[in-house]
Amino acid sequence: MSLLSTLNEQQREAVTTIDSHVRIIAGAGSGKTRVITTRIAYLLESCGVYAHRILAITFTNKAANEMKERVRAILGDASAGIQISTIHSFCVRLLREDIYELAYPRNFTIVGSDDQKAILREAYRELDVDVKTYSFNSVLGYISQNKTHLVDPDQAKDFAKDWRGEQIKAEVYAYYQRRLKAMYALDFDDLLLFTYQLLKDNEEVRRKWQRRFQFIHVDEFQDVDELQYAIIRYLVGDHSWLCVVGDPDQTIYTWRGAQVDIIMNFERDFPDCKTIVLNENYRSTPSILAGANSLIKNNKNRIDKDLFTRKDDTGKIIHFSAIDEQNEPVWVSARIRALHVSGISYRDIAVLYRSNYLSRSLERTLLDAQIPYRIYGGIRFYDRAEIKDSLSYLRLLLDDNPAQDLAVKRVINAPKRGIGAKTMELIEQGAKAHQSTLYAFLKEGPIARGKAQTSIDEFVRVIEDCRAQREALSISRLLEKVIQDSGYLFSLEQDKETERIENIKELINDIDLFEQNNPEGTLDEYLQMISLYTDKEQENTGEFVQLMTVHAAKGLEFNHVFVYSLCEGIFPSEKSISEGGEKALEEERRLAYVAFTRAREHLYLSDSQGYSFVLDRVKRTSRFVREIDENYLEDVGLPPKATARSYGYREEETPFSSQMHQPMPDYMPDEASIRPAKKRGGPIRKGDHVVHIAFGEGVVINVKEGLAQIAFDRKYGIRKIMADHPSLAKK
Ligand SMILES: Nc1ncnc2c1ncn2[C@@H]1O[C@H](COP(=O)(O)OP(=O)(O)OP(=O)(O)O)[C@@H](O)[C@H]1O
Ligand SMILES: [Mg+2]
Repeated sequence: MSLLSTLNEQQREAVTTIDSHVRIIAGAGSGKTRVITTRIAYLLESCGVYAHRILAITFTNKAANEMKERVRAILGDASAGIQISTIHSFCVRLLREDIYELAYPRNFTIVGSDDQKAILREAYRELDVDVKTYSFNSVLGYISQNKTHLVDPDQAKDFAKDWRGEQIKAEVYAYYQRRLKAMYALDFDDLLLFTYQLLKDNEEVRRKWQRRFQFIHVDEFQDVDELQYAIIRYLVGDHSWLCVVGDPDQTIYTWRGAQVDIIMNFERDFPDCKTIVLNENYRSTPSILAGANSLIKNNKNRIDKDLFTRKDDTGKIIHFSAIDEQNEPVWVSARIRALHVSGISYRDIAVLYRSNYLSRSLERTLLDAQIPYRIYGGIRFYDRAEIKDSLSYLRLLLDDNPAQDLAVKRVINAPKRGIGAKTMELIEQGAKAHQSTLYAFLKEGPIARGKAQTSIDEFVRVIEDCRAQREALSISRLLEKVIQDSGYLFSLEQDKETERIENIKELINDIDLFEQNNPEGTLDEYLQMISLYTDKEQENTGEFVQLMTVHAAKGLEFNHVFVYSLCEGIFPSEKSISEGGEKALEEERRLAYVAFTRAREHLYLSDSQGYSFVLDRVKRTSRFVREIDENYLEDVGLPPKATARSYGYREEETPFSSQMHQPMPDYMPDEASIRPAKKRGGPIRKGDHVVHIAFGEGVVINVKEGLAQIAFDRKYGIRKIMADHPSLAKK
């Protein structure tokens, strides 16, 4: 049968074993997910199993969608009715059917993190709890911990004993739970918890669901936690079979409770299970596979696997170490552009990074180079709330102008100052009546009463104070001052919003770079430049490079993968290094292994040297790059001693000319294809319109001795660039 003929022997065994439980333990790219999709098709087509009796659970919505697509590609419409979802979506479905058994209505509400915080705000007021001592995020973490360990508020109170702090948190937990119940609302943890309780305590419901599914599949099983596993176990009845697949080397969620022991000890709970090992990798070239393998071998706490591939080699893993932070994204963009020019679709290219804030520098360069991109599972840097808030504060430091109204609206109550919708209405009406801008009206005199007015006065005082310092302070220091004095930063710190704080640090870093590059640059100019990035709508061509964190890339694959910012302290993270233990570092290494093994044809690793504002020290290449066997790794940006020519500008023209020590990196696979300047209408001449990968569009002022003087957008000014440099093309 054709369905099975494309599989290897072990895969075929896994697909056709339908009379026992199955566990597949195998490395990345060995076809585990493919086994699940083929098995589903096989059950339907060859075994006459009804679609609605098949369940498959995957880790993310994206993975679930891909699995659905793959099954649909094989089966067409016959695949409708198969349950393929994340565990949370599955629980919602189950609860919508049966939650009334727990005395909840079927149309219960699901609350997200904003709602959760609103409830906490209420609880703190009611119970007189100080948010400075008990940040929302830490208490939400506490509640979640309790829930996933099946500890209810009463038990939490018992555990708290005489510890005052614990008692308070337990009280908040009890209040929170009461509020949710009163609204018939469930948070994300409750979805799992309620499902678990229902299946555990209600035999009828349990039997019903056990009867419903004959075949249950779980992908990425190495990352399930105790509660999820308990739910899965309850779903398996006397007449149903469970098939789990996973790779212990890809466990990346232990910080959220994932238990790799569950897959390792699976046969304890399912003694008659058949274990199948897959050892052929179909995804990656030999260099990528061997390189990733040499990395993961550095983990002591693991079982070695033996994977082989029959794919042709397409060259070594490429590593580029940029001499500074600005050059790293330029290199990545140049590579992407070169790949695209040589005929590769943007869709086949992904850039992965350790943390969300890292996308900033990359996004800027991609926009400049006019390379379309999408951020998957996240928000574009300049669209993030904390970045918009910070920029709004900065905007308020300019002289009064009507465009500031939006900024006022955005930050007048961020952080919360007790200026609610009512006061805001007063302000807006008043300003309208006086034909004044909102801020000018605020400045003029009392508007509201009591606390609201005090807050307004304080807000105006902070803005005025910062405005007065505009000449004395640099832009980045101004931003630091305004977000500190206004209490904005403090509120983020209170809420332990580490990711948001990281993003703001990255914004400050961005401004620092702007000021280094434009010593005469003003605040106004900076904001104008940024508005180019915030307003730039991307063309919706359907063709775009995919940007995402490594966590979001789990289970996916791309022909060309860039892993960005592989610096010590970033990847591996500072926390994993400073905590010292092997455990945290091994998890980071598994994460790097996941990142590297997403690549099918080419893997590019990059990092940058120089001082890092975020880390507050000089950077070094990640150990994860150094751990790759040299036989499979090629360093293309050799520090030290080279020239700025690598990027096409002359040394004295660059802001960091003294540090520009890089040789011409080998970033163009096919020389001919990436010299469109020559291909299209001969060499560059005076008056030509050109595009540079980093500086965007410009006009050639003159060309002398092979060096073109080009006027770019105001933010980059006039630059000298080698006229035949590949980073430059005629328009
Ligand atoms: N027998 C096969 N013949 C051809 N291609 C295969 C075969 N098995 C798997 N593949 C292909 O190899 C790639 C990797 O497969 P798959 O995504 O199922 O691996 P995986 O083990 O789930 O990887 P990961 O651990 O990253 O989730 C896919 O493109 C898949 O279609
Ligand atoms: Mg998979």
